[in-house]
Amino acid sequence: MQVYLDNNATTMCDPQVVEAMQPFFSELYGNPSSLHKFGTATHPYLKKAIDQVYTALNASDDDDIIFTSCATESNNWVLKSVFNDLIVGGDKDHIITTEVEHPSVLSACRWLEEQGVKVTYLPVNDQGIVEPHTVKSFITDKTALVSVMWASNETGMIFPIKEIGEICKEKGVLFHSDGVQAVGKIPVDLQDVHVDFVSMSAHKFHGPKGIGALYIKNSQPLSPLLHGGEQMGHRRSGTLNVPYIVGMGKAIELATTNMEEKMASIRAKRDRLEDALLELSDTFVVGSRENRTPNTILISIRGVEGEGMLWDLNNAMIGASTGSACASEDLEANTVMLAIGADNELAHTGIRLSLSRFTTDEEIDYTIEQFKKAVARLRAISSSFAKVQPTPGGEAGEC
Ligand SMILES: Cc1ncc(COP(=O)(O)O)c(CNc2co[nH]c2=O)c1O
Repeated sequence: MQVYLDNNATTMCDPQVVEAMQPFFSELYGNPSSLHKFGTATHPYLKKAIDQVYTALNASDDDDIIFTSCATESNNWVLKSVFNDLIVGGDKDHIITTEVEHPSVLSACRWLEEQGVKVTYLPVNDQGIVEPHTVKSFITDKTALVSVMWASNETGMIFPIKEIGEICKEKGVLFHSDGVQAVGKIPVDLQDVHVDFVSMSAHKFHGPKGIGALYIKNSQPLSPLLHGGEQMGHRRSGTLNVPYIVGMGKAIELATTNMEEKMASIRAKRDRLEDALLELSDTFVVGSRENRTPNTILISIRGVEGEGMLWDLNNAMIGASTGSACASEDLEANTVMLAIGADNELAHTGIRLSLSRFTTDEEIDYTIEQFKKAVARLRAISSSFAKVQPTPGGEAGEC
């Protein structure tokens, strides 16, 4: 049996999405910008895909949704163009973000600091989320942008975006949210939340890799990151990737249709897996289930190095991660666990399991069996675990 539990890194393309994309590789392959029929024949399908994204996010016709190559591009676009427009071209000098953002936000912010921008990296609480009052306390009249992720790729914890949006609206500060782990996984209603920019990525909700989008409220000005042709109204130049845009539209429609039912099914499997793993001694899961995306578990297993655990799981044909694949090449401690106050030893024990709507009960049963086997084996050979006094009754639970 092969079990894929790294859906926060990327997901399988839904077969219905692949089917929807097929015609645009060798039949309807014209360039949408071409005036001839080969090009204009693609337009109805592009319009349908754009409408599917607008509908899924409850975006208004006054808003823009601009397709990009990925969320990394979307995140860089917002940060670097706000820098250009409001800091280089204005009187602002400050950006606020959090310590636990995805590398595509954190690295862009570090580059901005090299350009002289003051960046505040807000701490998170023991649930791994930033609190609205903390955001408010750091906003000044020189703040150009607040950028806070909608949900964490590491923990699944959902951030108080609505409250932060109200604060930014009241203060007159632009608000960006990296929505990659929320769009297509939990309800995102952009008429209910005040947010100026939202990044998203199709391969997180069973669409193709290499296509994302940026939501821009009220089509407000934002200098292009990419200049060139007139695509997307000159907002993002480059030949439109028709098959991938169609795929993104189909994927978001599938993800948000009967969403509550889909979420409940995923959550039930996640909770059953989490309950079984918490039966192990000296384990804890980051963050409360009530405020977490339905598919994610970040579990710490004292005495078991994350990489060693991944190795055992991989040998059992189970795919998991210790955190963001973008940062998983190095054996660093899990940054979120460090940020919530875990000690360095514990922060090396984090394992992220992220399910999808394709995860089966049989796969959950197999994972429970293999996970417990791996922990027993690794703890038996672990020098550090031997030193740790077992907590009475093997305390386990959410931290
Ligand atoms: C919150 C968040 N933002 C941005 C990205 C980048 O998206 P892309 O540019 O479209 O790929 C990711 C990918 N996150 C992960 C990729 O691998 N493990 C992860 O957790 C993410 O989780």
